Amino acid sequence: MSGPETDCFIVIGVSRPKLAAIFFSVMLISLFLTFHILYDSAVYSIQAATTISDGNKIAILTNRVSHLDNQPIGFPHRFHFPKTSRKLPQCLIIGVRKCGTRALLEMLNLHPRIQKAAGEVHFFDRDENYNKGLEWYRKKMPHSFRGQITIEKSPSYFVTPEVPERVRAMNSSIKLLLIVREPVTRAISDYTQLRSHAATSILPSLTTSIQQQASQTTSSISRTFEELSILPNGTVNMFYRPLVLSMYHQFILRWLEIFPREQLLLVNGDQLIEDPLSQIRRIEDFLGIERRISQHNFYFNETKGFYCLRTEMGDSKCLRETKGRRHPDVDPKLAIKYTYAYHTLVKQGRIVQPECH
Ligand SMILES: Nc1ncnc2c1ncn2[C@@H]1O[C@H](COP(=O)(O)OS(=O)(=O)O)[C@@H](OP(=O)(O)O)[C@H]1O
Repeated sequence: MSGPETDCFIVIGVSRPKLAAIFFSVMLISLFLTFHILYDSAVYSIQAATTISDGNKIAILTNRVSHLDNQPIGFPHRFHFPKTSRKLPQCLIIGVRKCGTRALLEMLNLHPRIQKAAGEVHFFDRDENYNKGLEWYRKKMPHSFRGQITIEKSPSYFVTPEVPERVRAMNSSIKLLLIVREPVTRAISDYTQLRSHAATSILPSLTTSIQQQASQTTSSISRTFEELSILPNGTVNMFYRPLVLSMYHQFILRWLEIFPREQLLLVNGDQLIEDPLSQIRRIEDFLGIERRISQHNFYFNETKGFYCLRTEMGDSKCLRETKGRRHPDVDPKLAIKYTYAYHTLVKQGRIVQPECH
């Protein structure tokens, strides 16, 4: 049958309660989304700093620490954002022990493009860790955004023979930071640390044999730096470990056999104490990141006698009391003797002195 075509509407009957339920569901979903967006942006504005990388804006998590090295400020547990992941380090502070490795790491961590590993991981120098594999190591790293550089420091990497090759196997283009200090001062700092550890290592609960060992260590440590480092014939004991570790050349050579010189930056640890910014700028350039750390991030603490750090959030913190210990007075004549012995080795070509600015 044909007839005039009429437009017809299909009317679906919806009962009032159903309509109300749909309405409330939509309301709830929009409320949830609005709250989620507001919450995210609030958290980001507290915790994130924005930086520009290669023309792209990326939000950078500033996961800062309190003065006791590893405790995050703000959140009781390490809080991480979506879009962050744990990455293997692209830069390592390989040493040298007692040259300011902790101060350097904390200072670099002020940079929005840098995330530091909290403790010393000792992945490459301890077989029991190395054998756990790279995935274990990666899980020890902090969460970071794309474009951030993860840095780990373990000063014993520098002196452990297997480490350079192991690091190369992980990443042959990794950047290496080596902080050095005037060698005699470093040796005295090392001696001071060993003495202080030995003094605190004897506890009443220890077994007799451990107590004996500890008291032997203590008796050697209770000897003065001079007694330990000068032989009975009056010459410098170049086998005394704190002095051996100050002979940087023998360890550097191993690294330079594995890595090109451009991948290793020597940082001047004495300068880091006097004028931290001068060294931090060199490192920002070396890492190819914007110069974001400024004089504002440092202030001199008269009581501590060292520079302390100030974050963008206005928190200020000094390194803990084990950093910046008072050194024993060493007879200046002996200090000259060590220095002379050291320079004699340099002249004889048995030591290549590292140059840094
Ligand atoms: N800003 C600031 N605050 C405190 N201490 C500072 C700072 N900058 C460098 N230093 C020097 O760092 C020395 C400790 O070096 P490390 O951190 O490499 O020591 S360790 O190997 O990790 O034990 C430590 O050595 P000592 O003075 O012997 O304690 C300091 O001299």
